[in-house]
Amino acid sequence: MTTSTRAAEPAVLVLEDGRVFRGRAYGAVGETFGEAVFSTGMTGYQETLTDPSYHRQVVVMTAPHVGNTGVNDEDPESSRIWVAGYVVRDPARTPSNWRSRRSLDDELTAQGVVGISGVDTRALTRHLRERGAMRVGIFSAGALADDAALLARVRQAPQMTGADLSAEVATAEPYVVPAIGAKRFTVAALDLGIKGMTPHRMAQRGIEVHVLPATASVEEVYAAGPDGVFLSNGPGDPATADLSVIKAVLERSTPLFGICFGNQLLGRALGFGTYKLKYGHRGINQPVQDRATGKVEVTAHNHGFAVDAPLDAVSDTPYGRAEVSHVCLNDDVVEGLRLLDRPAFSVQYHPEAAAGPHDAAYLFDRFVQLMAEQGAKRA
Ligand SMILES: NC(=O)CC[C@H](N)C(=O)O
Repeated sequence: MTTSTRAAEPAVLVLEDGRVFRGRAYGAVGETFGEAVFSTGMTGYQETLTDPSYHRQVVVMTAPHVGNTGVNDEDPESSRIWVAGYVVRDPARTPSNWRSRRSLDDELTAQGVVGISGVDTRALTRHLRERGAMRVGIFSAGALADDAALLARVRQAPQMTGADLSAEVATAEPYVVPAIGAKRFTVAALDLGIKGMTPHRMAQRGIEVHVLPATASVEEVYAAGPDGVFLSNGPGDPATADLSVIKAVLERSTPLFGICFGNQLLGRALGFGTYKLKYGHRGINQPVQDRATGKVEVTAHNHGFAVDAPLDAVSDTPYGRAEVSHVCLNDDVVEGLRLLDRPAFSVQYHPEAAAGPHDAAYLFDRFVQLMAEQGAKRA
């Protein structure tokens, strides 16, 4: 357990529309830019910080106390913190948990992540809900200048719309996550920003997962003789992604499962559009309905874009009929797609749900079932 004793420097958060919040430096001292988004998760800050889908985003935590359980070595979803910046109201002064190895403040500092604390995160969240996600800068210590000069710099930062980021976060080299217990299937997983829990959830079901770089070719995807192909979550704008591998997988009717960015890419490969939500869904208590069973599940989300597909009609696509399988009950956003004539489906949210809840874990079983059925057909 470590207690942070650094005297916090003054810091300022400047939004692209000119709104300014003042606070104290949290984590590294310096400056950072990104897209301001808020997460409503009350737990799981380590999983949030290390989710590669947050690359280039400054995350505002609506939970008022952050860092209470410190930082452990078990919960990260990848090898580093990916958020571009971190905004909290009231950080823990003395973390306490049996697994804690160091304080969150120290971890953010060690990884060079600039944050700000002492911010009225409720006011900031309400502002982002009213005005939408937008660019932001956090500045501390020597980086402080007059607000107008800082605002000018925020307005020069890159936008999230049009950002092609998968290759910046994905593995450069392929690797294999072995099946736990008897191996039943092989899956080629395209790493567009994959979280560690995802291959683990597949491995638990007897799947050997070949994780491939985002830029893998069709030949590389099929090299391991996969029973199925998986499309991961990931940062950036889905409109920028190359769809040729996904189209080839659909063409061959190889079982396909996509999560989050993967859902958006499947949607685009089918001919649907994607669009930017006003402020997105980020948290671990979003109600989603599975329209096949009518069941409502409480789910983990992190998305700023969504698929534009008709909710109440079956659509004709180049790969046969498709329908919206899941919908968010808060705002009717498309949360899942299913093909009726080929073995492919996807969800916009996170069944691997590293910080929980685990209501949606059945989707990995559906993928297994799809591979079993397809295997039986081919045999
Ligand atoms: N978690 C994800 O895969 C996010 C997908 C995409 N970058 C979005 O913001 O919508």
